[in-house]
Amino acid sequence: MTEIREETAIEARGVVKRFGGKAAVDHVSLQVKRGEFISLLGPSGCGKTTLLRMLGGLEHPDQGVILLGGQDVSAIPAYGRNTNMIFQQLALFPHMDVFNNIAYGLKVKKVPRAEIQRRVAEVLELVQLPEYGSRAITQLSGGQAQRIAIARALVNKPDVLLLDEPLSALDMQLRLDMQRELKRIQRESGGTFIFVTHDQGEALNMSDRIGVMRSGSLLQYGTPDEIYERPADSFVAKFIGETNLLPVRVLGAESGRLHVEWHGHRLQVAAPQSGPAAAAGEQGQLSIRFEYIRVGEEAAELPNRTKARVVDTVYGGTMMRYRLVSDDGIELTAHRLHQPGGLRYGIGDIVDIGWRSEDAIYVRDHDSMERDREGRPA
Ligand SMILES: Nc1ncnc2c1ncn2[C@@H]1O[C@H](COP(=O)(O)OP(=O)(O)OP(=O)(O)O)[C@@H](O)[C@H]1O
Repeated sequence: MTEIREETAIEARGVVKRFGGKAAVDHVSLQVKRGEFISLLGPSGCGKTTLLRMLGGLEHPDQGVILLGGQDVSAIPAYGRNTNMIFQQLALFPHMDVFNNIAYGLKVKKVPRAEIQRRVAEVLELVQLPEYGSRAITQLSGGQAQRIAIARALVNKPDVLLLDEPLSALDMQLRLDMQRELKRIQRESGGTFIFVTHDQGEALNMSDRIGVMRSGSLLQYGTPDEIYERPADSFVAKFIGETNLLPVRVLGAESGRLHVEWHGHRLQVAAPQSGPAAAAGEQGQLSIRFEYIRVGEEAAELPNRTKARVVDTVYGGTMMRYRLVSDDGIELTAHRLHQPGGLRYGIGDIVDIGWRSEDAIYVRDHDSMERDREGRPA
């Protein structure tokens, strides 16, 4: 027990926040370990900013607790916690130079002058702008301003740095550079970062763990691989990456595998990793990632295969996207790596398609789970 506490930087336990009677965050629990990079990911309005603001003390939970380093800080406002927040609007002081922007918080805390000099120099080094102390804020590029905002937050040595979509105003190339940069800074500083985003690519690129949210609930909290390969339900499967979802009925389970029925075919598939075991008769979805659908010769030996007609093709440089309609009239999409001189199919071609049993995952239907949850007494 003690060991977990020591390792945990911040934790939300059964946290609820309501606005006008509606839960923006609905019984969310999550633990973030020291030195982890976490993303909160979900569509607009799912409650990720509200959760972040509660972790930072800008909002207070109606129910549940926030623990910082094992201490209950639920009632302590932002200025009383050793957390720092960076927003999309960086809110740097335009009338001060870079040094004074970064030093501001330390001066307020009456940190000795020599220590301020040392700590500001240290963080400027960390964000790779060591010569920029005397630069005016108005003379920084977008990426440099981002780094200065990060330096200003890190100079306070926060236990946790909370970042609310700080990269979303940047153009694509700069955004990708800053993703790498942010990850490097986090690694080198050993800090605990919690990053809010609605961009799945951003979350997958940077995070040790991702919390996927929808309608105030935390649907899944796990490593990028877990979330991608073992999604908790059909919403997570669709929100992260691209996948084919096929409605199926569970027939039964056998040594960690499920048997499901799909259009009269009996298929063996991977069972969900968490939650209660899928019961016979349950209706759910089969998730098969676009890149797991094999086409042509590579499908010939597979146990799960059928004939399909190519109805559309998209050339994507390294990858071909095929839209296919099976003999049963089911629409599927396949992504295949495209090699120069490799075989390519065209519209109207009839091909074998198939997938390995372990690549088809049974996921619970998100909407019916939601209905069950709503029907349950609070
Ligand atoms: N201060 C507030 N007063 C009333 N409703 C609020 C307030 N803050 C948030 N909400 C509502 O709570 C829900 C969750 O909002 P939140 O900002 O946490 O979502 P989000 O996932 O961060 O969305 P976005 O990506 O658009 O910023 C939304 O329905 C929002 O309208």
